[in-house]
Amino acid sequence: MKMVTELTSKAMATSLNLEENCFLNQFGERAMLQARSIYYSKCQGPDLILGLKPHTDGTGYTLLLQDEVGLQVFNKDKWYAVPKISHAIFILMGDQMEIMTNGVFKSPVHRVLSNSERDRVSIAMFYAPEKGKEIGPEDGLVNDERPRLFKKVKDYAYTHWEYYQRGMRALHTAKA
Ligand SMILES: O=C(O)CCC(=O)C(=O)O
Ligand SMILES: [Fe+2]
Repeated sequence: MKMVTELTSKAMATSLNLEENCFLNQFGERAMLQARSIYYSKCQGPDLILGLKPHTDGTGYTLLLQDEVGLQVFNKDKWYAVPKISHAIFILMGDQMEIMTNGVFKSPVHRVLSNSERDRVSIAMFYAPEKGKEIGPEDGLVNDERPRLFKKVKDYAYTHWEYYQRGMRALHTAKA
């Protein structure tokens, strides 16, 4: 997974015409990678119960393997189903990538529906900057047309978690 995160971070940097190691440097030498396996049992009342409530991730980004559909991403008043592609890793931007890219990459609200027919298992790998490491918008993404949207923050994942438990987003705490 370390190899995958290195490739992903570099690809994201070059796609934005930034120096390829810039995000890797922000994540730091001891970046955190935590895996969580989630079992969603099939459910009698899928219209009444969600598998996972709407939220954003407090990570840099999240790598996701899924064996069934159910995940949905919210964009402009609509929910979009994430397709199941065998053996593909779905990469979901977290709030800290939105901060580091000065809002160019968005951390989407997502949720998981429940399913009356089938169980679902996902493995989420949460990739976040090392503890105590300050992160902020890349200088190359701050200019006259795109003023600085976020300040420097550290240990954002903890702030995010406190808000998450109350059903709230935390990104406003990082606004410049
Ligand atoms: O199970 C999934 O597909 C998504 C999991 C998720 O969004 C999360 O754990 O933050
Ligand atoms: Fe999530």
